[in-house]
Amino acid sequence: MPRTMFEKIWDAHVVRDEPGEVPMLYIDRHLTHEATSPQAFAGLRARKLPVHRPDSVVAVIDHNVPTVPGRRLIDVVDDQSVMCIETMEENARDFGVKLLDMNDADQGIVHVVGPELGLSLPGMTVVCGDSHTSTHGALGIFAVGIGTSEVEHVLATQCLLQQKPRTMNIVVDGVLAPGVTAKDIALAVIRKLGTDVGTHHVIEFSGSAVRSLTIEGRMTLCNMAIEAGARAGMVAPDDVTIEYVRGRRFAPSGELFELAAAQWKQLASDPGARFDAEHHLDVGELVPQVTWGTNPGMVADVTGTVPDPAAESDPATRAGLEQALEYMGLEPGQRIQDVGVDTVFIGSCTNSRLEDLRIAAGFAAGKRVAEGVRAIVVPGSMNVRRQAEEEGLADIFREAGFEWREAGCSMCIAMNGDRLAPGERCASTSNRNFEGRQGRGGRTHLVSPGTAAATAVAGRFADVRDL
Ligand SMILES: CC(C)[C@H](C(=O)O)[C@@H](O)C(=O)O
Ligand code: SF4
Repeated sequence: MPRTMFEKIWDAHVVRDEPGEVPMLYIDRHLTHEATSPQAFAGLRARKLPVHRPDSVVAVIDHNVPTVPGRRLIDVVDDQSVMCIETMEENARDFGVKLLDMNDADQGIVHVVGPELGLSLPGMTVVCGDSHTSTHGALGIFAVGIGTSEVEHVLATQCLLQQKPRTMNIVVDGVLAPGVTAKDIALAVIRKLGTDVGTHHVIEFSGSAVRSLTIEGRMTLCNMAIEAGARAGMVAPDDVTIEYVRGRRFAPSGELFELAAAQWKQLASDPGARFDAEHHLDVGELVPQVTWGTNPGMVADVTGTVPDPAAESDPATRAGLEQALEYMGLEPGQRIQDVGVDTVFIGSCTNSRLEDLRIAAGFAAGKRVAEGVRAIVVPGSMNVRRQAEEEGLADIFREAGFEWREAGCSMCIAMNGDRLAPGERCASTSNRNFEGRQGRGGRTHLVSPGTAAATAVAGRFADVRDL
């Protein structure tokens, strides 16, 4: 029977699947970070259990770290964060797990570091106590976010109990206009299909528009599968994937790599494989997207306007729109390009890879950040940071008046000192725009890196196609 990519990876990892029981999956790679692992390791200590396969586990410090240049432990903003970081260091030491500590040359956001170092490879099962683990799916991986008690379970047994998700194929066709990127596709998908379309599903992204994306772009798309409600997102490995993985530090090399690559190419869904659900989208006419509300499905064209709740006949929907506009401080019918921002954040596991920074730098080169706007660029990893410095991107940003930071989650999540003040409005390349996500009372608009940089220069939402 023809199988989907997800089914092939699932079948290769099922350890036990008995009627009436939750299936058990073998896990190849376990990534972990300081925010969701302390209780899991504490559980192991309490039960006097070792980590079953320490060489499969890599710990990263990313959520709670300050990103100020030259950061030290004293820069960590609160006691809770200090405790998370110190506990991670102690657990990694005691349990024999590799740690990319705050000042490690490879430190960065776990979902940027995993693919970058070749820790996540096609065909694997990858888990992390973090919802955006889906990002790794861009390489053809079943990568799933798990809860802290599951982190403990995987540490102890290398296995995960997992209800088999349903499969969904989202076919994205068409040729993107210049300046329109994977982030715009992701926002357009959620805008069209909603924030819960993916519930209980693994989404495979396919179609000509997806095939033409770089691995970085595919990661952006898979990263945001979570905001469409999915368990995971995936893209089938192809030649682009294989060239991306080749030469990565922890990837196989030489003959072993060729053998692995031949297998990875077999992972693509078979012709005629059946998905439980399928959706189609054409992005030939897609324009840059900007969220105006408080969930990632509240999206407008950059050339569009803020919606008018009065036009909504359903009272509940109308009330939801009114509440979002109230929180966001926006007026119905306001033109998106008339909305001014206070802050621009370029970073997060959605959009902080080298390609993202190159695109953003393209709109910053020779320009100045608008008067009164604070703009920060936070590379996804220290490797990205170094490469960006070598390429001159850091200088472009600094000369344009952007702050150039150390790697971490930063202002994507207000738990490390980088945050919005109440009422501040931010164009952000991250993935979540819930109330308070970037700081209490902060107003988040999700955009692509190009739109973010162009907006920093204009001081209001800008259409990159005009530049
Ligand atoms: C802190 C962590 C549990 C959380 C997640 O799981 O996604 C964070 O990374 C986020 O993006 O909200
Ligand atoms: S960058 Fe944001 S979305 Fe990504 S792992 Fe960190 S907090 Fe979560």
